[in-house]
Amino acid sequence: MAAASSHFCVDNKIKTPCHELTRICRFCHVQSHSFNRIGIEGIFCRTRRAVLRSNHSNKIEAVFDKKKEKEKRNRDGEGKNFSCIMKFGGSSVASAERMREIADLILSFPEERPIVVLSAMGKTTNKLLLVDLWCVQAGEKAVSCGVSNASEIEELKCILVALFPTVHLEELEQLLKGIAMMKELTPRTTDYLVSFGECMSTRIFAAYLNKIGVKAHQYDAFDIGFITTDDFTNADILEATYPAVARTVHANWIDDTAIPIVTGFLGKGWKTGAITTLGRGGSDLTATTIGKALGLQEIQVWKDVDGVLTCDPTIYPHAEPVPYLTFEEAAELAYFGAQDVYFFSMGPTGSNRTFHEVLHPQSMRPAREGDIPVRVKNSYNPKAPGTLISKARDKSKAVLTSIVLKRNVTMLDIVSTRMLGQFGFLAKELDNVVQELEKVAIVNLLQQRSIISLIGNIQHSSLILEKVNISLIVNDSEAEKCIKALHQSFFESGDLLELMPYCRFGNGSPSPLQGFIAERCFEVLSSIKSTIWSALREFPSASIFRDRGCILFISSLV
Ligand SMILES: Nc1ncnc2c1ncn2[C@@H]1O[C@H](COP(=O)(O)OP(=O)(O)O)[C@@H](O)[C@H]1O
Ligand SMILES: N[C@@H](CC(=O)OP(=O)(O)O)C(=O)O
Repeated sequence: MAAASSHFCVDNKIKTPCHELTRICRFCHVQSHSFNRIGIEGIFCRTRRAVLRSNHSNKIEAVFDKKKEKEKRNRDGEGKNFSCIMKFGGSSVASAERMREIADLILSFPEERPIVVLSAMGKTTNKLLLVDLWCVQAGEKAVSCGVSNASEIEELKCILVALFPTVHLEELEQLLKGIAMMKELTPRTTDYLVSFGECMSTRIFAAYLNKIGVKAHQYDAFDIGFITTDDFTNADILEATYPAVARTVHANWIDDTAIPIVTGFLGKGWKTGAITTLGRGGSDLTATTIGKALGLQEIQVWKDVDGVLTCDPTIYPHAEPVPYLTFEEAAELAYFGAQDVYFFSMGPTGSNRTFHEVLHPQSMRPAREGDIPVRVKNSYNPKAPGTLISKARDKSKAVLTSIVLKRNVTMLDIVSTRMLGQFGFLAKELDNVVQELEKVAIVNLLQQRSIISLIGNIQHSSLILEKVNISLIVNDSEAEKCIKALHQSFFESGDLLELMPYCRFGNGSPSPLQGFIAERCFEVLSSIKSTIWSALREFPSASIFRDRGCILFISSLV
């Protein structure tokens, strides 16, 4: 308690608005033991009140009283509004023990009226899917095992044992028999199959809450208004979802004091009416979609790490939590960090590691559109402050926020050739391309620009050559001026010599030369007040360019 209250005092310094105070305060105290809901409220109230009285002014007291009022309203079932989403990923609800801890965690915020979103327990989705690392899993086994053996599929038994043996899984067994009969697993069936993971975890969790005397109600996302495209295994949420979800909640949930427990990751295809999934890690998107639909105060995504980290901790364990991110940074990080999970789990030819993205690539879009802060927290270490993702952050605190790795990228390189016609053919065609693209993205066609490329091969030693390829997009009208300034800087003033010390390789790691050259380009061109519309490097570190106030080349990620 002492540590938690000092976190509250030190971090807030009464500079933040009232709602901010209550928000940070939420994370100060977390009890790890089971408790009676009403009892723990009493403890919390007394403790917080004492701390606040002794440390702060009447202003805080007022905030606190407001919060108490809200707690009372919620307790009495009069609260008309939900306050936040609490989303827990598979690792957070991997076992019965973890579920108990998550229940305690949720109840340790009695001032909240949350909507809870759950993923499937642990690795359930992988177990239900085609393949997981080297072993063929339930779905694929069913394709070849024969109908009479479908009930004996190990993963089915394993799911039964890992979850509650009492859970009725007849439907899943029937489905596996159906797959065995058809000897085929289509994307549509795959989505139906993996939906069992979320459907089961939410039912189990709601049942557990009810068992311990906390009213909870389970909902399947496809029944509460999640309408998607019919792109099975990777469906997009349609706009109609927002009003549909809001309608369901206002019509049925508001006056029900039960905590809603909603399946993450799932939707309903608008044409087929079949169950769809939102792509791996899609429960984050479920959470932000509900947050936007209801205009909630905050979306919490609880993971197994202390927030968004400076890089993937499975790649480099010394990765540090990033305290603040903007929606754009988080979207970019999610997008560039997104992995093709299936590819990397494809058996003997693939890697024997699974890769995990920290946020679903699309998940920031609803949060940004609804301007709803997203807090990434660690369900294993709730006292850690986590990461707050919001509209703006203090950029003077950190220029670079994180390094992400995207594997298995396919690059589309369009080169105008003589075969396509005379010069200008592609430019004319672009109008049609833009029309098509505008259906799915905001497209800015920037004309009358020039591309300046700095290309080289720098020899560091007799063995190592480093290719340099930096392209800057500037205004046509300023291009000659830019070439002159860059030439003076790189070839006439000895700047390159100055950069050479940075070219030395240490322990075989790559040279940061490209970064230094890019930086110098920006310095030079900003000194002559030229606009750089975009910058490209072979391995783009978009954050550097973005934080220098330049337009990011891929600017329509969210
Ligand atoms: N930059 C990053 N910051 C934090 N975690 C990352 C990052 N890149 C990859 N990861 C991985 O993403 C995982 C996200 O946590 P997890 O609890 O598995 O989320 P969820 O279950 O909600 O999908 C981490 O365990 C970590 O291995
Ligand atoms: N269970 C799904 C959906 C999901 O969001 O999972 P998690 O939150 O554990 O990444 C998956 O594994 O992709």
